[in-house]
Amino acid sequence: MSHLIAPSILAGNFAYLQKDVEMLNKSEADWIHVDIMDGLFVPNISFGFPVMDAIKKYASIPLSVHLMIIKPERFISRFKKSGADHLIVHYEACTHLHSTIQKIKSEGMQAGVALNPHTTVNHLDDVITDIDQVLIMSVNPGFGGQNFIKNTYRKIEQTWNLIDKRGSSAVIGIDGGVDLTNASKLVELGADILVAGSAIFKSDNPNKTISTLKNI
Ligand SMILES: O=C(CO)[C@@H](O)[C@H](O)COP(=O)(O)O
Ligand SMILES: [Co+2]
Repeated sequence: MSHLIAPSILAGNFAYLQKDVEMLNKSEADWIHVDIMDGLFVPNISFGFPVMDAIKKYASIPLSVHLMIIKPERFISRFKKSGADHLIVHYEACTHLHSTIQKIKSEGMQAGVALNPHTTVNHLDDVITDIDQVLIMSVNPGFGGQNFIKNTYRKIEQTWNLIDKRGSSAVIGIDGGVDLTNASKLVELGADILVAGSAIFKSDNPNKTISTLKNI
């Protein structure tokens, strides 16, 4: 499959959310990446259900929801209700990761697991055949606009090896500091999904930047 682009709406203009979501609908973006932060798992708070409901109201492409919250199992049904198509939980935030993945799938959503930069890919060995996506964090989660961590490149290879070894159908997403300077290398190494916030929304022409990222 050719790679997918998932713009992170966190970098959008919240005073004109409808406008940004409609721009994404019309662009070559495949999914909208929705960052949920609780101020505990990460040192920042983004937004919650009312804002997600507003995004869903105007979105015509899937919402890929990245939960940076502790004990995400508490809110799985609630995120489904607010329109999540994919739910991505952090390995580091789940005591019972396997059961959380099963719960997400039983709600009819795709299940993803995100790994912080310090977390070794091998930790996913026992769940890799149960999940739809591995989201490799290429920054420490909590904020948009940070610098890309270069160790991510070898993590893509390690993730591919694990997927291959276990015969998993999971795809690989990269999140944080993705821009026009590193996108083609990420895709070459095997990234299936590029999540990008600042590189898209802070550019002069977000629509064109999405197209450039999609067609690299
Ligand atoms: O999850 C996160 C940050 O915690 C990301 O989704 C960022 O929101 C991506 O933004 P840029 O790094 O592309 O600006
Ligand atoms: Co994210």
